[in-house]
Amino acid sequence: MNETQTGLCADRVGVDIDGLTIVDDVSLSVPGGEVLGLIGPNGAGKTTLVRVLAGVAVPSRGSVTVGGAPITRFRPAERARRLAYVPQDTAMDFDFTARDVVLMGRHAHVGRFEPLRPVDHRITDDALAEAGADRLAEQLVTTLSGGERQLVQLAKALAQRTAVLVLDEPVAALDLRHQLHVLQVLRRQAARGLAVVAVLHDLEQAARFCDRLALMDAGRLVTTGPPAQVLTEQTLAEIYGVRAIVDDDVTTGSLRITALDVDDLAVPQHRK
Ligand SMILES: Nc1ncnc2c1ncn2[C@@H]1O[C@H](COP(=O)(O)OP(=O)(O)OP(=O)(O)O)[C@@H](O)[C@H]1O
Repeated sequence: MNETQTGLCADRVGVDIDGLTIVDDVSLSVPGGEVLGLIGPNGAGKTTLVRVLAGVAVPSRGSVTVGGAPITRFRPAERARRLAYVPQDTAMDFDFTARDVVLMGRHAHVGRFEPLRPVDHRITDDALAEAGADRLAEQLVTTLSGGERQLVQLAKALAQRTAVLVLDEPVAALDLRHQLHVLQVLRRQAARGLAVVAVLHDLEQAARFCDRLALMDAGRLVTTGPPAQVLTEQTLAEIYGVRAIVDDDVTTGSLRITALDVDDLAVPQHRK
């Protein structure tokens, strides 16, 4: 494996839980500079896969590499210097301020018993501002709303200054303005050379803000490609069980998806 390569790779990843195969033979590669959107119906296996991609869960089969090196090779602090992960569940039950939490993102860069440096405080301030969470800095995280917690976790991930960002539904709890803001942050990170993987449910947003989409269903990767190739009327019927019209949105220059009806006949047996 070439250790100089950037980005994140999964090679034939499989996850079994209690004898059930939850993720089955998934291979994908996200180079630096790209935002990959991971999409698929509820229960498709997206969270299970991204936990493996982020190195917080161990696959039953296959492997994941970051910058060409196996993720299992890294101790947690070393992994946190290379890859930042924003989980779906952002609940925090300790009495730290938002700023303390974001500062934790810097601990991977300083020795265990060394004090944080001025540069760590500066990067923390920048990350809070970039995530749109600077006004929350001094608030206790136990008192934050769900959307505010999501912004703080994003700020912590940005403060890690990694080459890879993995985010599980990063806009799920956010209002429209903050959704757009965060998706633009992800694009900016990719423009700076990061490899970004984000689980997204809003397919129009996924089409507009991602370079490529990876569509999962029943644990398998159905297809990977440019949004217009993945999000077809046929795919929406076959994988989501939705009758929809897909056309060009002249305003955004991306896809417009008009969901018309639930198409029960199209839903495969395993999801009925
Ligand atoms: N620990 C577990 N034990 C049993 N089943 C599990 C476990 N973890 C996940 N699953 C099952 O695996 C499937 C995939 O779950 P996962 O959370 O990865 O899906 P997802 O695509 O992220 O779904 P969603 O879009 O609803 O968040 C689901 O059917 C879920 O019930």
